Amino acid sequence: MSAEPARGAEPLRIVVAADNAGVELKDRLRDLMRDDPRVAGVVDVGVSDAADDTAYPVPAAAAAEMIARGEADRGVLVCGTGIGVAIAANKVPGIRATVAHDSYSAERSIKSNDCQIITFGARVIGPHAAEKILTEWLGHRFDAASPSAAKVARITEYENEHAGAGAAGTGCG
Ligand SMILES: O=C(CO)[C@H](O)COP(=O)(O)O
Repeated sequence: MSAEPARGAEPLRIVVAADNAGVELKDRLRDLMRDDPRVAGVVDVGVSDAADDTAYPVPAAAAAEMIARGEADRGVLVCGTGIGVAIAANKVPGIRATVAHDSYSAERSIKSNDCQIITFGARVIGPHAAEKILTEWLGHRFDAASPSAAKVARITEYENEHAGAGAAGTGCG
């Protein structure tokens, strides 16, 4: 797979985050992306150290909020399973996040679902497999003219219709 920017595709601004279970893989993926010409920049919102036991919803929500504010295009989040950071990120309005430990799911998370965030479980996937999936993921773009677009728009409509209804929040500030 070429690491050249796709024709017409703008380099991506990426935010990364992890809890202490995911920090090692997060750092590895961050450094890989910093060398990738398809990436305009990588912001790391932590945690920065395996001794930091900040609960996974905190860095996950911080990363997702950056995307929601338009400060980053995509996010890469890591915890033990990838599940907790995905759930937390999805609580941020407008965010679509999913764990994807295989190539096809990672591709469809962009092309079908226009997910801004991919998550990995450091206790589930090996670093080389995660790097391969991430490298491919950087090359995928959502096609707003595709039949998938109306389905994603329906998610946004639902979110807008129910904004504020029953919101429990993440307690992440
Ligand atoms: O994987 C996690 C959350 O999905 C996290 O890294 C560990 O969470 P725990 O099993 O509740 O400690």
